[in-house]
Amino acid sequence: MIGVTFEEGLQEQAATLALQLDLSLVDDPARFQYGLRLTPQGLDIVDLHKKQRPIRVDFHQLNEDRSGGDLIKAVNTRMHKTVLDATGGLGRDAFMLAKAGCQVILMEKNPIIHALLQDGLARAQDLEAVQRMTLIHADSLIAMPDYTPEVIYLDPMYPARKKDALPKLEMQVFHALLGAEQNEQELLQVALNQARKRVVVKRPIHAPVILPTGLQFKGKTTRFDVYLK
Ligand SMILES: C[S@@+](CC[C@H](N)C(=O)[O-])C[C@H]1O[C@@H](n2cnc3c(N)ncnc32)[C@H](O)[C@@H]1O
Repeated sequence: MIGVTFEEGLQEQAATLALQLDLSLVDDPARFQYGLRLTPQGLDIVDLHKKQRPIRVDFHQLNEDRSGGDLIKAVNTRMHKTVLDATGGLGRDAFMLAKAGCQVILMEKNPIIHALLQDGLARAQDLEAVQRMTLIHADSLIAMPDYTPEVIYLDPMYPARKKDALPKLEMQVFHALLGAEQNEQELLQVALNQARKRVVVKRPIHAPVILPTGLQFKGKTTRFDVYLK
């Protein structure tokens, strides 16, 4: 379903990457839907059969983005400076929190998404916010109990709906890589044990709460449910 592809001159690094991630090099594109592509500009994911914008982690581009207000309010970054993002993904939310001044630990368990994130962080070390981000390749259900940050942030996968806000390729790839796994209940339970001040959960606006809470920050398509300790 996903194999490693590469641009000219990068065959050796691509072979190493394929070995590390236990993937095959794309020999016959008909056998693969997506390519994890190594380019001189970094790592991205492309659809090998449709023309779509590749998925890549680009913190320089994100640095220009002024959104994230509700996330900042829900975490209360003025008061809280240590955040554990237990569902790292492509690192967008973590970057917004780091840009607001927080030290952010990101945990990501999927090896391919972790590789994209690692590559994005390595290419953006010149950004002050990126210096405040630490990536850990782990299942947070196992690794979270070693940490006691002020805030734990969760953005668990939610079954796709037609109107969801993720760009198309990204949504397809996430669902193809991660399947329909739902671990939000367990994540919230562990997070509530470990966070010292609050847990913040991002949900699609229509989604039911995982646990009741009186504190929510609502946008047009997403909502942040806050659990105070
Ligand atoms: C919806 S995405 C998060 C997107 C992220 N907030 C962003 O801004 O890019 C959810 C991510 O959580 C990861 N994930 C889910 N359960 C996890 C767990 N138990 N430990 C670590 N990562 C997990 C998935 O692999 C996926 O990459």
